[in-house]
Amino acid sequence: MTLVTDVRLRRVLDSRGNATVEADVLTEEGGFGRAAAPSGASTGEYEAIELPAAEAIAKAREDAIPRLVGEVHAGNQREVDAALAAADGTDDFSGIGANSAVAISMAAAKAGASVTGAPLYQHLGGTFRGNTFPIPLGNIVGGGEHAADATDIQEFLAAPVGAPSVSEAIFANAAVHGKVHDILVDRDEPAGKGDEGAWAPSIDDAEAFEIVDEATTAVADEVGFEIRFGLDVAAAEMYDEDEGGYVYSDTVRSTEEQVEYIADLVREYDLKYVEDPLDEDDYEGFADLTEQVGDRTLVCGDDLFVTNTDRLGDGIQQGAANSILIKPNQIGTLSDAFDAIELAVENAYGHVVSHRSGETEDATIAHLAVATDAPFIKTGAVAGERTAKLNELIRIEDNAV
Ligand SMILES: O=C(O)[C@@H](CO)OP(=O)(O)O
Ligand SMILES: [Mg+2]
Repeated sequence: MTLVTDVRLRRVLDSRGNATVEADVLTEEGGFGRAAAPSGASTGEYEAIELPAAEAIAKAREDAIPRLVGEVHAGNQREVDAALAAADGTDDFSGIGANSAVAISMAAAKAGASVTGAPLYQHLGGTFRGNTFPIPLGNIVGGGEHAADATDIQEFLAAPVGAPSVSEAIFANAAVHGKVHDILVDRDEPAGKGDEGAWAPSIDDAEAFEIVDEATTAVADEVGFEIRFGLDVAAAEMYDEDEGGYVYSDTVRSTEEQVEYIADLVREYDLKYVEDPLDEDDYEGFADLTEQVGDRTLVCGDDLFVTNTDRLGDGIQQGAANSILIKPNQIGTLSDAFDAIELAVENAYGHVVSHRSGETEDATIAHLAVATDAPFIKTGAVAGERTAKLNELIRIEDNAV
């Protein structure tokens, strides 16, 4: 019923104005799915390889499409993704590009769902899914690789942990974003926005903590439920061995000092989420921090794990982190992302489904989060390519997909 009859690839724009890969998958019975690959700026060293869009498309046309059309069923995700891996022939998707692979993989899932008529989250997660929703982590203030001349820490993320529904959580995050703007205006701190729509003022991290704390507290009072916040430190981008550790605008912290600094921040601000607080090779530092504060916050590995079961397996063995960021384009296919989620869940690690800093209007990750009962989703607070996912969550909650 879902035999693939055609795969079409094209270059489209992402939110940074770069070219990315969009895929259409067509099947017997009129099935159709369309998806586009996102793209990172603070990419992990161990991620699957993204090729320039034109090259990825050319390679996929030559090597992958002949193995898909008339050969695999879009309704059988493992079959599709195994064909992509076989066509690629490497262990990091450098053959056809992880951008071609993930676009085709996600488009196939949508095509499979369209034939059965099931919403994508139900096609991916089964009929019992759709009653629990992830808490959206909203990027409110940021810098790092996402904005020049702003905070050292890449992302300050609102976490509306007490929200009674996903739509109330999403509106609360937008309200925090608005409140931060008001505070910045009061302080006479002009601010543009970074790649993900977060404010990117020229302030130091200490002032950002103060402002985000004030904004989350004020909005929590207004809406009547608990809103905390968290961080994506993206510490691999700061780490410089030759400089002696983590390079901040005003200081350099050794690994020990970095663990201490983050643990103190978790306690002082009751942070609910800390992503990549240490370098992507430092399992030991992650384990140390998790030991200290893992009972009160999610310590999440993004560049550390890159959605990869081998790296996650190592982390589990060593007690490094207690949760994993899931980005399908870091590993290449939905099947690989599901494998990482299953390994995490089996080992009581949380999973946080995530966008990339370069995005499109594709909303697949909203469905992936609901399909897998993800406790959190990180997909921004404002900006069209972010609201594409947030509004899709609202529609899923409203049974309108
Ligand atoms: O570090 C991250 O978690 C992501 C998304 O926020 O950024 P990028 O896509 O640039 O890797
Ligand atoms: Mg990250």
